[in-house]
Amino acid sequence: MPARSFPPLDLRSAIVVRIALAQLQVTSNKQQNIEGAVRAIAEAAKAGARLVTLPECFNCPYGTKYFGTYAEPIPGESTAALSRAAKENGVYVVGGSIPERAADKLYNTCTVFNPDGDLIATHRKIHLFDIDIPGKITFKESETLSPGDAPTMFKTDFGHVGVGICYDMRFPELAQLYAEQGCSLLLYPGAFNMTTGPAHWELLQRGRALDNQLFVATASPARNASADYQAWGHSSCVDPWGTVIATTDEQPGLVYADLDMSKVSEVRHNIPIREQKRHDLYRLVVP
Ligand SMILES: NC(=O)CCC(=O)C(=O)O
Repeated sequence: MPARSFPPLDLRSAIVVRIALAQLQVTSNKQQNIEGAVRAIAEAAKAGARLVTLPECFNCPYGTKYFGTYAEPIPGESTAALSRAAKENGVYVVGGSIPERAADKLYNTCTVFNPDGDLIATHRKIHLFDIDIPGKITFKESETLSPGDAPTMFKTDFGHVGVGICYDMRFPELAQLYAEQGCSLLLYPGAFNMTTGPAHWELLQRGRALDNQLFVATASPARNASADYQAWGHSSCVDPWGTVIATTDEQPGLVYADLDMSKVSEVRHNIPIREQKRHDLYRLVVP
């Protein structure tokens, strides 16, 4: 076999980026939820974060009966507040998600703002959370929501980032697509529950990170004892080696992770599965 040549590791390109995962206490008061998010963004920026991720449904209790009431167009009240917060604090804001109203449909939508406050990406949850585990949890987002129909990536000055929302994390092909398109970080605002959270939340993050040799981070709402839906919490970040480098419990708070972006090329160099794929036998086909 001819020797494979790999690009040399350029350690001078090592860049460490602090990100913050805002595990917010989401209540039924939309205004309070928005204010809480804006405060968290300012606090994280002060602590040196360059990107702040909010949880899924940061402005609204998570539940199909709430989506219609809390929904708003984009741009709207919630996303205007995120845009201002991004600009005032000079950070990227990945706005978790909100119920979005567009024409006669509702979507579960993540908006992304750059440090100038410009909207640079919009991701509508592609895979709706429809599951039925008898005696444990039955949930059907499709009762009120429509699915998005596009993967979403955005560029930062520290690399490309792929976005999914919660249940999207269960679909490895989406993560693989992002990796193939050059992403080194995947962000999944999410709200797992007390059945699937303990079983799968960390495992899925580590799986996506290891398979694709990139960083994966999640932001969940904090658990709210008085809510219908009990969120698992445990916002976390996993590095390209599969190690959990930051995590928390179910309480509200900011989780910080310092991402050494050179780890992506280091792990890909040391375990070169990307070059070793048998594309003569299988491949990801994008329609
Ligand atoms: N909000 C969601 O998509 C929840 C996904 C979830 O809990 C799962 O197990 O998957």
